[in-house]
Amino acid sequence: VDKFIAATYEHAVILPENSSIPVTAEKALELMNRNIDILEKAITSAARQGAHIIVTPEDGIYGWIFTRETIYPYLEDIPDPEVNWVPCSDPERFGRAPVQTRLSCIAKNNSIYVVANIGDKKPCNVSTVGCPEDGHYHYNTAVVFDSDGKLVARYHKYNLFLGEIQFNVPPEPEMVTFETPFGKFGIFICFDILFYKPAAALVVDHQVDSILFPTAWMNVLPHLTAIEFHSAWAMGMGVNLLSSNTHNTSMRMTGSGIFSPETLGPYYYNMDTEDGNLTFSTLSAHPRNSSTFFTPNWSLYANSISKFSPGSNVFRGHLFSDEFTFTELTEPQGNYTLCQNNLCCHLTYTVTVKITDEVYVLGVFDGLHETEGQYYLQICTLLKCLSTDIKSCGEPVETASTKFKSFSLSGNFSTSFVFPEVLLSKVHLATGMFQVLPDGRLTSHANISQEPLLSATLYGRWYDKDPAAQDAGSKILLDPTVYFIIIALCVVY
Ligand SMILES: O=C(O)CCCC[C@@H]1SC[C@@H]2NC(=O)N[C@@H]21
Repeated sequence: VDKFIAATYEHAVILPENSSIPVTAEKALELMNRNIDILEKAITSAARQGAHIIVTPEDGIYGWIFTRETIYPYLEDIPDPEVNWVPCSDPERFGRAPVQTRLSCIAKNNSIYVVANIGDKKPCNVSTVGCPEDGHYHYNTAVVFDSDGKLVARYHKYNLFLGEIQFNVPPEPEMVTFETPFGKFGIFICFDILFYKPAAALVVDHQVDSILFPTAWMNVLPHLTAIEFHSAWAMGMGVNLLSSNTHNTSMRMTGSGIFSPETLGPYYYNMDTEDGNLTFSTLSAHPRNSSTFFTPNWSLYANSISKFSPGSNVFRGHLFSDEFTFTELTEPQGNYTLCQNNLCCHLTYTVTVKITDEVYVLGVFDGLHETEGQYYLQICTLLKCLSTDIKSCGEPVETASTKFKSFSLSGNFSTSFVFPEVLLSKVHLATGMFQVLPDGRLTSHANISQEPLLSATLYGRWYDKDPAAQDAGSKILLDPTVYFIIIALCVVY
C-alpha cells in the first residue's frame, strides 16, 4: 500500500508513589496495569478510527527515577523476536510476562501494530566481565507487536540519558528494523535521536521509511523543544517520524507528533493541562519516493557567495551552555555574515514592524556540546533574545511580537546532517511557512509574516567529530588484527 494511518499517544504516566523504595512484583504490575488501562483505551480508539500503527511513550508504563533495585520488579525477560512469539496465545512460553501478554492481546484484539516501552532483564554470570553485581543486565526497551499480537521488534536503548542509572547500555548499538505492508520501519528511543547510531544510521545504512520513536523528552528552548527538533529531524533525514512523548508539565515533557519530510505534524504541545492526547495522520509508506523529495546540498549557497557584510557589534553569549557568537539585527532589514571556527552563517531578513522592546540576533556555533552528553554541533540561528539586554541572548524565551516579512538563512556546513527548525511565538511550528532550497537555504514563505517569530535555525550535527566516533576510530587503530592484516598484505605483495 502507498498510504497508512499512524497514531501517537501522549500519555500522562501514573508514577510510582515512591520509586526509591523497592516494591513486590505484584505491586509493580498493579501500577503498570493502571497505565496500560489508559493506553488500552487510546489504542482501541485509534484502531476504531482506522490507525494501522500506534506509538506509546518511553517510560509510559512505569515512569522514571529508579535505582537498579527499585526498577527490578517492573522488568520482564523479553525474548529475541526471531522466536516467533504471540504472548497473547502462549503467555508462559518464556516465563512470567504479564505486560508483554497484555500488550500482545491489545494489538491482536484491535488488529493494530502496538509500540510500547518496557524494561528487559537478562541474567548473566557475575564472574563474567561486564555482568553487574546483581546478576542481570537491565535494558530500556522498545517492543513492537504486530496486528496478530506477535512480537516483531525489540530494541535496547543505546544512548541512555543522564540519570538512567537503573539501566545498562547494550554492548553494541542495535539496528532494529522490520517490514510491514506499509513500508520499512526502524526504531530508537529518546536521547538516541541526537546520535549517528542507531538513529541516523537506520536511515543512511538501512533505508527505513518510517521511524517509531517513544520518548520522555524534557523541552529545552530555543533549539531542543520536542516538536521543533523532532519535526526538523524528520525533514532533515527524509523519513516519517512517529514521536510519542510522555506528558508531564512539571518535567517540561510535552510534544508528540507525526512528522514527515514535508509536513510538520499534526502535533500536540500542551503546557496548560495534564491531559494525554491521541494524534493521527495519513502518511506516505515510502516518503523518499515522492516527486518532491530531494536532499539539499547544505553548503552550496553559503560557499557560493561573498557579498555579505560581517556583523559589527559581535559578542559572545551562552545558549544551552554552548558559547555562541552573536550579532544584533539592528535595522528593519539587512544582510549579515557571521563566523565561528569553520562555520560561517548568512542571513538576509526584513521585519514587518520592528518592535522596539525586542532584540533579535544572528548566532553561530561550531563546537562540541558538553552538557548532558557530548555531541558536536554546527548551528546557524536567528533568534529572539529573552530581554533587550543582549546578555540574555540564547536564553529560553517562549513569546515574541516581532513579525518577519521574510528571511533566508544558510551556512557552509561541514556535515550533511542539518535539521531545519522554525519556531513561532508560544512554541508553535511554522507549518507551511518555510522551505529548504536544494542549495541549502532555509527561506520563509510570505505567510511567515502572520505570526511572531521565536527562532529559525539550521541545527547541524557533525557526527564524525563526536568523541564516541573518535573512540571508535582509535579502537580500530588499537585492534591487533588490523596490524596483522596490514603486515599480512605487505608480505603478500
Ligand atoms: O531520556 C531521554 O533519553 C530523553 C532526554 C532528551 C532530553 C533532550 S536532549 C538534551 C536536552 N536536555 C534536556 O533536558 N532535554 C533535551
